[in-house]
Amino acid sequence: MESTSTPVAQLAGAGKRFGATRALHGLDLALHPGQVTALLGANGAGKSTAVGLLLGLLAADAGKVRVFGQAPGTPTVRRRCGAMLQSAGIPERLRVGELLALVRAGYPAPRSVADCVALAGLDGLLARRYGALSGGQQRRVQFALAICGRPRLLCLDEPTTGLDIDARQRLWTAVRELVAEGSTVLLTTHYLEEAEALSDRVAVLDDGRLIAEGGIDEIRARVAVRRIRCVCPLPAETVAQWPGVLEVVREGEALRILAEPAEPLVRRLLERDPGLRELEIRRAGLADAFLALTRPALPEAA
Ligand SMILES: Nc1ncnc2c1ncn2[C@@H]1O[C@H](COP(=O)(O)OP(=O)(O)OP(=O)(O)O)[C@@H](O)[C@H]1O
Repeated sequence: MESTSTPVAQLAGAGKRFGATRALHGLDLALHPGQVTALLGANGAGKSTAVGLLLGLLAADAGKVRVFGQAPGTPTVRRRCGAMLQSAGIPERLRVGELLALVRAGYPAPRSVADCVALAGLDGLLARRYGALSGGQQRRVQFALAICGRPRLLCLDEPTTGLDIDARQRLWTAVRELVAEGSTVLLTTHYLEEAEALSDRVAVLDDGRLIAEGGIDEIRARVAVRRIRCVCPLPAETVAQWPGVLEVVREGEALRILAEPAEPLVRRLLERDPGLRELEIRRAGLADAFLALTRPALPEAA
């Protein structure tokens, strides 16, 4: 979904250095109202730095950062933002109910405690001390604190790391509800199925640079990686040596191959094995596309 609306938040040519490390190089990124944008990238690619700039926790040393048309991090802007960060810095001695009360008090029209409990899955946890909770329970509390102020902009930095399957699904449902209410979400994640399930747009960072940005289908379409399956007796080790082949797995009679692009490989397979059967070629998923975008260039396929 391309958006022509005024962005809720925008990084324009944003740069950030930490000493000799250039964490971000001239990043352009716009978050549009009511959309979920997934910011993807390997460890150290610059995702949390981008989130830090948007929240005003870090100052850009090049370019411009605007949130609701203003400088980030001012009290007015903060009252419209919620965030779940990797390092939470939450006082461990406080009880969950006390934490919620404190954070809700900072917002003009906070969500009810009952709503927060339901959305974040905090049943039975309000009277517990934060420091005594399990890692997954603490993540759920962090999510509740991020959403309790009905933020118009919600930044979720790897929100489901450490959550069990049930809690992850619940968080996805909650994010969808918030978006339906009109929130704009920036999500960083290493789980590409999460980006696929939740986001409208994807931005891929590599070493501090934006290397791809667009709707999920656009990103998938941008890479020529294909998943190929066929019944064929050729040894997987032989096929693995061919140009353009990224991965080969034998499954009984079948070979499962990841290749970019597919056509030269299929021609070669048919030349070597005219009896090849049950040929299937599927387009890449987001995970395949992400790997193709971020890996070093391959030799040209023959
Ligand atoms: N406070 C800091 N001091 C020094 N270097 C930093 C600091 N914060 C980030 N960096 C460096 O900036 C680069 C980008 O880091 P960032 O945390 O933004 O990456 P990331 O994409 O969020 O990674 P991850 O997936 O591991 O969370 C890395 O090289 C990191 O080491």
